[in-house]
Amino acid sequence: MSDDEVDHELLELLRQSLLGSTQKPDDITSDTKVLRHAEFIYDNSIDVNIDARSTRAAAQLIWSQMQQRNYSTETWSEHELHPKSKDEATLNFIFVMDLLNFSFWSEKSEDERFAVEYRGKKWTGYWSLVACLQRALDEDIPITTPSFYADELECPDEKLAYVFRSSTEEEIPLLQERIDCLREAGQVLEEDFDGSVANLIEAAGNSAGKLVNLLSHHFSCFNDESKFEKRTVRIMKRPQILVADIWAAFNEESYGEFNDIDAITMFADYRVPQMLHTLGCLTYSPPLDSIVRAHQIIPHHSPYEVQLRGCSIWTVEMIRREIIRTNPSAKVNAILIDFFLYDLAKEKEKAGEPAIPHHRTRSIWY
Ligand SMILES: Nc1nc2c(c(CN[C@H]3C=C[C@H](O)[C@@H]3O)cn2[C@@H]2O[C@H](COP(=O)(O)O)[C@@H](O)[C@H]2O)c(=O)[nH]1
Repeated sequence: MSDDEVDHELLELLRQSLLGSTQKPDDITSDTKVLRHAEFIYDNSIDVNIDARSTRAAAQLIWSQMQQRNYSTETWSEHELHPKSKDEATLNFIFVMDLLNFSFWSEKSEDERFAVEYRGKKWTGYWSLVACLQRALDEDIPITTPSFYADELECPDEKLAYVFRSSTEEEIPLLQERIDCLREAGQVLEEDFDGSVANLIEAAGNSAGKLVNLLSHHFSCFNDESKFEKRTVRIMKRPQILVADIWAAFNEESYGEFNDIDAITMFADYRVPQMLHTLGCLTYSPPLDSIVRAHQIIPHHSPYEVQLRGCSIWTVEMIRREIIRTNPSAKVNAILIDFFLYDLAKEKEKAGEPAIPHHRTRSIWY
């Protein structure tokens, strides 16, 4: 970290200690701090390492495949279950989707794990969430309307349990936590943004960074940060993927028009780190490697977990810089690299290709 960034951080700490965190909305800047916190985590990691040679090779592989597949924001809407209309309904859909976009992993078998049958297919993982939301709308349950999911009378917990019902014996992981997220988000939208997600987007003034900071400031269930080596480190996975999904779904226009979209980093989930390990970019210390391979739970906020998340963010930044270095005119950012790595991970999983297991942390943050 450069000296002036250390000064910046110290000034920030001094300001916060004097003013407290009584941040006012107009204090909310567009600086998310995520990337430099990821670099800090990488610089202080002992259990996760980035292999420079593999990262350079991965950059070339990723870039050539992204070009072959013509990977762009358009790819987002091509997914069967993603909403296609470029309107407020899609904006409201994406907000609820990324409010709940976490922790689908299961130790059950493929046949017994939580799954959703919809449009004649069985959906698991992230797609099971998207299927639940689409199914609810088909059943005339307005699950993407803030005033609805804020209202425990009109939308009791039982109705939400019905929306997220499973076609197997295993229910959706963290159902109660998902209900709590919906209640908080609905109430905050009602109180601070007149019940409208569009007003929240408007308040960000076309700044992706400011929208991330508005989400982490107003909604505790979006405030994804941890402590590492006695410092607060902001990871902000769901706020950032929310911004990215809006940007992609609207093809950089309308609600998706942001003047600083490249400030968004990789989204520190449990699937992309696994893919980065498969590509040889990430390597784990022997203790961490055996914990991951044994499917042992890694607690949220633990040093192991923070290193996995922070180093994944920094690795994708290294991949992005390498693509730009070798292809100066490349139209690429961390979002498109991340989206590509997630989809590639799912393709490889479906093809039954061997891979280290993803790490097991159960939380609402990813
Ligand atoms: N970093 C990153 N994490 C992502 C996604 C997505 C889906 N994004 C779609 C939109 C555009 C892309 O093209 C994708 O089609 C889900 N996740 C996270 O993964 C986990 C679910 O894993 P599994 O249980 O195996 O489905 C869970 O933490 C979920 O939050 C992504 O793109 N990037």
